[in-house]
Amino acid sequence: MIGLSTAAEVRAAEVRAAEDVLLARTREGALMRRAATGLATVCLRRLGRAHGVRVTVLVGGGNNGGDALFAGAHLAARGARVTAVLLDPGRAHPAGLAALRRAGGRVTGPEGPDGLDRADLVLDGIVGIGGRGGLRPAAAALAERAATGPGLTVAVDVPSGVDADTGAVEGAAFPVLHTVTFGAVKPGLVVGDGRGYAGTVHLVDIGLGPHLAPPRAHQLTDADVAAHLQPPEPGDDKYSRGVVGVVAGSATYPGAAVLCTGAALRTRAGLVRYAGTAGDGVRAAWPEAIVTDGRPADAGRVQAWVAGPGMGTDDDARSVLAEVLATDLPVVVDADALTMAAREPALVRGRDAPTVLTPHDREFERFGVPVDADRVGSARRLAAELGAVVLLKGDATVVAAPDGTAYVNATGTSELATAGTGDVLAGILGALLATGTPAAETAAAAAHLHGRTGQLAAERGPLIAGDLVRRLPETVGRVREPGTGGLRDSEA
Ligand SMILES: NC(=O)C1=CN([C@@H]2O[C@H](COP(=O)(O)OP(=O)(O)OC[C@H]3O[C@@H](n4cnc5c(N)ncnc54)[C@H](O)[C@@H]3O)[C@@H](O)[C@H]2O)[C@@H](O)CC1
Ligand SMILES: [K+]
Repeated sequence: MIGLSTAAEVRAAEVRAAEDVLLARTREGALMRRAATGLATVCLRRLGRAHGVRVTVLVGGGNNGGDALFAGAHLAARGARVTAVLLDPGRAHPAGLAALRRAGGRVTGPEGPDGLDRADLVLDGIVGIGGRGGLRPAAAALAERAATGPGLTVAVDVPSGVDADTGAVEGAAFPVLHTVTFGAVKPGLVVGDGRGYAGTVHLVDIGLGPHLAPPRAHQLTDADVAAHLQPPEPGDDKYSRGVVGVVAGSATYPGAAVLCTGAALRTRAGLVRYAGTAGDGVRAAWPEAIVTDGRPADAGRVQAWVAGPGMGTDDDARSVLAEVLATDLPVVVDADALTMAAREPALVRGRDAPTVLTPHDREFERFGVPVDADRVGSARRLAAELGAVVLLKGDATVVAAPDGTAYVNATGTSELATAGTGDVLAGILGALLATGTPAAETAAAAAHLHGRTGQLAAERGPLIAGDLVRRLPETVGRVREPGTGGLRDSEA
């Protein structure tokens, strides 16, 4: 599990690490030196060489600029032609500046160098976790020139202009190909608009680990998700592996029921029971499922329900949903069930058993307040208000529990933006919940597996939802293979 730490949490850890300095366990300036060395190492690995490489370092007036200057000094010492552009010359990090000069680097004022758009590498050390709002005009102009040039762009800690905590981008920001972040991954690098600005995220360990508070937000790795996908053991039978109940689809629209039931079957369910008016379609597609044309109570015993995809929102649908929500079982509330729950939140609010709501932005808004630029915060608010787990779909799907624990999914792909993929996610989620694991982490595991399946299916070209169902067993197999990571192309 990868912890996502806010700027305040990182700063608090830095203070505790500084106390270590006083106790002489860590040398003063060690954190910045470790950060700069890690940053230079990632750059060198990407460039493949240093000698003669043209490097421009954009330097703000804080420690982020300090990191960039020390990294520039490393590169200059290895023969790179480094120019530092000081956006706030009076406040540039003195020791960093001295190191750069000693290593043979050049320094210019904020007007910038002539060759910015010809640089092989541009380091964005304008602002890091101390940044507020969009970039000021001078920095914004330089960032724009650098971003349009052919060179490699690397953000120091955080792409400047991106809110490290939320991923919100409130004005100009610097979109980069790589972000080298220090001590802990910040949420804003992996969620919301910030995700698109950060490119590939590399985590450099600077020794903050022992000082960091336990994070409230996480990213799951394949290894974490594998724990939810263990193969059956010798003593297992179809009941002990989890029995999922599905209420979805209708006689006119059986597709949602077929996809949802198929996804549950293909994920890991010992048994899937279907109750509803799309029974003929489900029987034809999945002879393995047990189908009733009656109500949920007629389906037999289940361990978790999935309610909503294609079920409609009329009085009959409402009474079926109410019946499922009145049980003491985990329930996934998806699609049409979300519309009904938004009309009547009391259906969800009073439950003791876990409820997982799976809205996209428009469905979320029906609960009263739209999703804002802080997607994790938005999901946390609704989760707390309803006492339910909220899985907010997006490029990077967010899961929040009522106590504020959150997860950001690392495996999303835009290929999943096609009809029926949500029905598949609901089925996967039902199958995993039926084993009784904690709801929020289970929802995050479902989003992870769904995304991985999308990535796998998209390798062969544009995907449709049925491809996900077909590729699920193979994805489960791959996720169970050890040694697979969570961050996009992480070098953590
Ligand atoms: N906290 C830590 O543990 C460590 C921090 N380090 C570095 O230090 C950084 C934090 O340093 P600081 O606290 O000095 O803060 P920053 O360097 O992130 O930013 C502060 C400076 O940016 C200016 N600024 C704020 N918003 C701006 C905007 N929108 N446009 C232009 N300028 C803006 C401020 O006026 C101030 O001069 C981290 O991101 C990281 O790079 C590292 O050296 C390693 C250790
Ligand atoms: K930066």
